[in-house]
Amino acid sequence: MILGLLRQTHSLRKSSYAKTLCRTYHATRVNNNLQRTRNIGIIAHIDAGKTTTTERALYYAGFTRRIGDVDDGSTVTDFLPAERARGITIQSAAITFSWPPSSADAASPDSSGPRSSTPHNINLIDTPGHADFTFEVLRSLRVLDGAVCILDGVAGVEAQTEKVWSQASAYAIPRIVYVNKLDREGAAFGRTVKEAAARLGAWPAVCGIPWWSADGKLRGVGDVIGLRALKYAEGGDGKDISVFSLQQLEAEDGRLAQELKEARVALVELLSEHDGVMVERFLEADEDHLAIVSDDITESLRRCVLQKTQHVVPVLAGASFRNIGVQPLLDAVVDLLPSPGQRPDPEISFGGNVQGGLADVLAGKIAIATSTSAKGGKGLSNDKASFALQNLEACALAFKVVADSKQGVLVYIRVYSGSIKRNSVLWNTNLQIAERAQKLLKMYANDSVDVDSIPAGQIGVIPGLKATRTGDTLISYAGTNPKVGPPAPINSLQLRPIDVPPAVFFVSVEPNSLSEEKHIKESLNLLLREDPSLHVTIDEESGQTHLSGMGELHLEIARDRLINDLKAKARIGNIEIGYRESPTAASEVITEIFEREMGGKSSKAACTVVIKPNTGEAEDTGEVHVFELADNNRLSIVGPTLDFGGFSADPEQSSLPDHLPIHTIHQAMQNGVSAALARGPAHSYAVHSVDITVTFDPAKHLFANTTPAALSSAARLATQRAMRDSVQASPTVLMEPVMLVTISVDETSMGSVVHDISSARGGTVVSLSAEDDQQGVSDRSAIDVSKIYAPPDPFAGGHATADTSAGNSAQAMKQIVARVPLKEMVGYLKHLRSLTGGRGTFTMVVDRFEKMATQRQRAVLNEMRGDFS
Ligand SMILES: Nc1nc2c(ncn2[C@@H]2O[C@H](COP(=O)(O)OP(=O)(O)OP(=O)(O)O)[C@@H](O)[C@H]2O)c(=O)[nH]1
Repeated sequence: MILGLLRQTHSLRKSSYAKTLCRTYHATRVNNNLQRTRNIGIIAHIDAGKTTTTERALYYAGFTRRIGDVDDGSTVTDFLPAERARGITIQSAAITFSWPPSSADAASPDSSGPRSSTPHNINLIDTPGHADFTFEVLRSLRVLDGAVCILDGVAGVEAQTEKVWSQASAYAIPRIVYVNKLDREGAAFGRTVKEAAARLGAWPAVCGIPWWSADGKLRGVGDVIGLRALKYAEGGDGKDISVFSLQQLEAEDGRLAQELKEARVALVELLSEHDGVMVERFLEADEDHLAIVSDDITESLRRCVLQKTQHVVPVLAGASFRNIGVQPLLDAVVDLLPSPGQRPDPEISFGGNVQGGLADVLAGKIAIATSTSAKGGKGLSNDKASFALQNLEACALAFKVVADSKQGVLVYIRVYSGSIKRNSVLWNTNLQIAERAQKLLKMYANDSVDVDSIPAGQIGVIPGLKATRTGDTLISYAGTNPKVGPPAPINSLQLRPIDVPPAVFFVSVEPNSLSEEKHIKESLNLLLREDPSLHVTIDEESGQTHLSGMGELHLEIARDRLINDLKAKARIGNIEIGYRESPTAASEVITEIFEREMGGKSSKAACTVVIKPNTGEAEDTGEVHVFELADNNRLSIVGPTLDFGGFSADPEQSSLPDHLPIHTIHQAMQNGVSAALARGPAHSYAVHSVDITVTFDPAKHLFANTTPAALSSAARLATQRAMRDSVQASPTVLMEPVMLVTISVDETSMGSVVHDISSARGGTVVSLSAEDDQQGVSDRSAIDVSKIYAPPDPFAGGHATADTSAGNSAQAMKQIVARVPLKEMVGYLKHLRSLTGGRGTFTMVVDRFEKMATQRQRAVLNEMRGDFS
């Protein structure tokens, strides 16, 4: 395959019409065949070489004509440190290219041989590298069918890699590992392989090994599957490759030939333990590990990679910067990672009710009718619901919204069923609105191409949508009236949403002048569409705007986007911790009647509210509808004269008016209550752990001019008054974010780090890695590092080499998991570095909010007052 490829790329380079050829290919020969599609992402720690590798991939695929500017340093240094940390050096959320490149001499689609002998459509989806962007990582992992994890051959497995790896495990995403930077001094492939096994909890199947010259220069890679070696012309662009068969290699470099044989034996042994077919092939080959044909090995590896729980991870070697090893990596993507059709059915829900797989629901295997009233008017019966499903033409997920300076707002979608067609009306089931897809695009390296449709399994872009946000589900439904949308419950079909983690930092945003207000509001709106893990709250009384997010860097980037990219003229306050406040007493029952001119018309609505501390007990029976809100708040909506479907319990009484069905009323109440909870009564922090009961009695609270907006306002004002009432009876208590922190240190620094965490920072150590029973890494204990094959590291230098017993370095790095208040973690990296001689790294996620002891609360409040004085 590499040889075929060499011919192709060579001819592309020589051809004067190479560019024309590429463009023609873009427009006409894009392969929509599901089997020949790979939706993949690159998981990597910052600086592991994601951009460098991607640039080579695009170059070898024929989509760019020169290797990206990393060569002269400009791509990397062009970006601000904060942007680099975000991993946005690939400027697009997804780019498409073909591998191997399409050309006249590519093998025909039905030829036998590895998949990589036929052009495949690769959609490379951006995954950010920094831990602050957990939500971003999850949103992209969700649409990946497979991933390449790039490790730095000198630094080995880093803390963030480990974290994203375990998130990818949670989504059951098949992965391959690429050990990069093997040209660097101190590079240790074997050590990295063992470290990957120990820390990522998978059996490494070494498929590529570095080929070093006697003086330690990386010359190429050994192909363990094909039993050959690829030698790259020194200083070349990576297209000039000499291929040595095992026999030729014996003469060229006997040591590598020997190593290749050992690696092959180890690979066959490992595969035999996980794949019954490999055992058969081994027996057929008279138990000769070297005699098994390479295609059989590739197929066996593929089966292992696609197992429900992936135990075996193929490992390749290279140095992208030196243009070594990228083509075999791309071959592995095609040969070993799944097509969209080989992934599990995506989970969906209807109005949060029915859960199951999309394909199962479409095939009628799962009933979808929601509860209907005795009158049967608002929902659909089972029969009608399955009939209605037949009109469902397509279902897609908006996985990323990007404001592009040239093309405006681009919504990246992944289509899960049917086909999204140009000009179709799309119903956004999260926002309950319709938007028209006037244009559809496919994104290529530096180009976008108009297309007529985006079929299931594919990634594409809809430009010009006005409201759709990252994470929304879009459906196309035959004959949809854009005003009312498809019938219930199909109008609420949602692909499983990602839980948005709580925001723990915030900044104030203040327009420089009144005339800037509108632009700032629009810019903030756009930021929220792009990233649903950002939140904006506006205090009705003071008019103060707060932007909150998941980490300091997260907010720094948002601030950067706002001021520099979106040109908002605003003062942004310092980054502060988002504490919460929690009521400690129940309120009186508060009735609020709201009446005001809204949009030129008078509108009126009312409700009663009572709040109490959330004790965790709730009933969801009869006419009480319970909604779990953010921050452990719970809303119960009671309609004393209504049945569960919102119809009058008394046949003499009229039902709700058509423009105010029960779910509209509930949504309005939720909006109003949530707005009130965004600012607590005592310290203006968001409210945590409160139980709110809203009573809505149509006889008393509904008027001829009641609108959803008026209902929201009534609920908001009533909740605010109830909270003030509660705080008068007993003060609120402050709650602080407590983080689950995972720290990687070497053994010698372990004692001082543990001491610092538990005494100076008030943290509690949950586990030390020796126990091997931490969350999400339970697999680790299953890997016996001493049984892992890894080639020796003759040029590793330093303290550990892989040919010493059982992955010393992997065991030398220890993990400490601890719960620590966020306040104590601000600026921790610098401190950790000084405690560990620069080697320590850490990641953290919010574990929970905890009530603060009186003294600590007082200290925080005093500090805040000091800040503000
Ligand atoms: N020596 C050597 N350096 C490399 C190699 N691959 C990448 N680099 C260098 O490592 C640095 C980071 O590479 P990038 O490709 O920008 O890494 P990245 O993972 O995309 O980084 P972010 O986009 O900032 O997350 C750059 O200075 C590259 O030149 C390699 O194979 N060998």
